[in-house]
Amino acid sequence: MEEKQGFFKRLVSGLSKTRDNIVFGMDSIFHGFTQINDDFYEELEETLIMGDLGVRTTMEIIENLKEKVRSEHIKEPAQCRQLLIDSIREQMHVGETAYEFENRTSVVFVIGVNGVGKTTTIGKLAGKLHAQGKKVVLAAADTFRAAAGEQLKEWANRSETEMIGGQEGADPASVVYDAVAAAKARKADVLLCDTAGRLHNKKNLMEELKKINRVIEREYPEAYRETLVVLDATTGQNALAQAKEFNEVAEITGVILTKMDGTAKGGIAVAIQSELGIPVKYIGVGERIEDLQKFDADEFVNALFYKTEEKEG
Ligand SMILES: Nc1nc2c(ncn2[C@@H]2O[C@H](COP(=O)(O)OP(=O)(O)OP(=O)(O)O)[C@@H](O)[C@H]2O)c(=O)[nH]1
Repeated sequence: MEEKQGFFKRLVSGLSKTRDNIVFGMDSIFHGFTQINDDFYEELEETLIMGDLGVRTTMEIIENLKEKVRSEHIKEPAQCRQLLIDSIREQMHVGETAYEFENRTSVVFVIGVNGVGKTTTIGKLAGKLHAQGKKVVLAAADTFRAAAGEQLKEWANRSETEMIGGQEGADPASVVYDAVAAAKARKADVLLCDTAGRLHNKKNLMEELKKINRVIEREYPEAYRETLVVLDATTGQNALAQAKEFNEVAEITGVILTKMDGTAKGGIAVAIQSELGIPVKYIGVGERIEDLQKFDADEFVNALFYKTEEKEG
């Protein structure tokens, strides 16, 4: 519980720019209008789009709000605040988010383009699992960039996990093959694979992932599978576009949104869950190991809309 409260506080302070962007704008609309009319809806719409909730999600939220206003005979703009919050919550609904891989022998693919914070995130995840007493093996299968392997090695040392790598340009599937052998030999709980993220050549990326998949299916069929895509929240709509593209080449089971601290674009979490129906499983709220946190949509909405008083605390 204490940890949860600590997390909530960090989430609240990390989201301050997102809140300034979305909530303060919204509240000035709720208080600035004396009646609910087209202008009122248009301004709300604009605020949500500016807050990176995405056009489609925003339209659905506004439609949903209009319906509630009609059916509940709402007359006061201020009464719409709660209805809007409820609509955002509903849009984010993706069912219960599972973290099965934490409890089973599993292989976790982590995908993401360069610069989004992929290596740091894998390091943090390895550290978290290690702290839970899990044996983790890292596969540096993003062999496209030599520095990525070195950087991952540093994180492996820091999180006291073992890393299996290859030469720059080595076949990622062969790195994964070696890593599977190591994971089996060490009776590892989780094999975390840093996989490629070159979206500009989707066909190659797809082939590469297929090849890696075949290795795992053949060599490690008993392992539970998870594919997480890492996205940089500060890139807003671009992150959403990346998620869509990755979803076309791989079966994405979750999203990790990095750099949620200090971005005004945190609304992207709503757009991702709403448009893709894929859960955001973790968010990065800083550069330290403990700054990778499980994401909870309800807490996220609460942190945005309710707990402003904790910001000062
Ligand atoms: N503030 C903040 N910075 C982060 C977060 N996650 C990663 N970073 C920083 O983002 C920068 C890029 O991270 P890397 O892990 O090198 O990302 P990357 O370039 O995707 O890694 P490669 O895919 O190997 O190229 C680093 O300076 C990280 O410390 C986060 O949640 N918050």
